[in-house]
Amino acid sequence: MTTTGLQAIKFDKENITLEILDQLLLPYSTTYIPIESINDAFEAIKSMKVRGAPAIAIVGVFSVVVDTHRYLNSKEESLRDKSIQDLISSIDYLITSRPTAVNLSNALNDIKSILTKSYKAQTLVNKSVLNDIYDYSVALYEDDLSNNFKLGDNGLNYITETLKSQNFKGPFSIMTICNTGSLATSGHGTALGIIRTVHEKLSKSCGQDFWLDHVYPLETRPYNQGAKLTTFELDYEKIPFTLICDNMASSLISSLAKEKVVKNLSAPVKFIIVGADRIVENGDTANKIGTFQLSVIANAFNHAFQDESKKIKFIVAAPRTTIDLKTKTGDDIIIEERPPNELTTLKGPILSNNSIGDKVTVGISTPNISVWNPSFDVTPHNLIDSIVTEELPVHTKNPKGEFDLSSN
Ligand SMILES: CSC[C@H]1O[C@H](OP(=O)(O)O)[C@H](O)[C@@H]1O
Repeated sequence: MTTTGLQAIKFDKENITLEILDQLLLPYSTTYIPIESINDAFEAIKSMKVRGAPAIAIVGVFSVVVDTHRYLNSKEESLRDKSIQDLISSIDYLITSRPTAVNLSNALNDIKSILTKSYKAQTLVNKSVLNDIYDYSVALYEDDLSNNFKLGDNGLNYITETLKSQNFKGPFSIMTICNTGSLATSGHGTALGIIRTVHEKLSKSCGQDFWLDHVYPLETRPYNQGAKLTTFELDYEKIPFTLICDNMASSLISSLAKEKVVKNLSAPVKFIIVGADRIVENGDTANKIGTFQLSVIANAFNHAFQDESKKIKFIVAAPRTTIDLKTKTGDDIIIEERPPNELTTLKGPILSNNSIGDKVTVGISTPNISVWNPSFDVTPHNLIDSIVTEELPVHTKNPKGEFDLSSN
């Protein structure tokens, strides 16, 4: 297995080229593939070669840049008759590649606004158009990266304050679901970004009353993203972790809360940290399928725990670009459904004698059965303790149980 670092997106600012790490091949192969057009991006996003709400938005806008650059440098003059309206139609098509994560549509709609405000619909695409979308896209990428580090620090502070207020002492664990690290963003990550920051600044050697001992990522579909991508990142960062299936969460939390030793580990789960694909006005949050059940589990345990220091906080971590104030409640979120074969088959290389062989597809269910395969679910805001973004203060609920997500 080769590793080249955890950079999902490579955009060459000078030559205006774009490559993405093919996440369908991870963790067995780190292969970058070129994205040369909006059509390439559509295919890569829909097939999940790139995934994660911020990452697909960044690839989306950069694909508009490289497509426009390629077109303007085309040798065939006859091809150079693309109007602003044509470009907007291509962008509208790209928006349909994945419907639930709001970052993609927000970013592409921003580009459409730039185009419609500055140019007439019949104007031919020109260098000035390229400059405008280039500037927007580079800023989106750079802001996402710096915001993720702020988000990580804000999560660390929230966790530290929570543990102090609960008078908690000793080692603790964090459970996480979905794909929220460097691979899902421009870098560092959201939920996994908080875990990275906590691992760095709240480990045992830091000498505090409490420290992060262990992380439990869930395996999680589609394509077992937790098993493939989150463990790849945790392993890369040397953060101690143990993979579990999504249906082991209650059992693990219960065992650790009863101070039973699980695989030589006993630090209780104190935080469940998840990412988000769309957080709507009231705080309801669409995220990877399986997130909702974790919030229910945390709530059930919290009702049973008498001791405040045992309570689990359910944290949503996302940049502000994931907040959708135009949608009132989670009932209005469109949930993407994936094809049945993503549930009835598994894809991966043949592993034998420590070598990695050809990629094959294996069946894991009765053929041709009825399948329901939603990619996301919606966690209601009443089951969320806090929403951590790059801004401060961290969003928590008022005494009426309401979030106010308007910008701070
Ligand atoms: C920080 S990424 C947010 C979100 O994106 C992932 O979705 P997908 O892998 O399907 O694109 C996952 O749900 C993450 O929580």
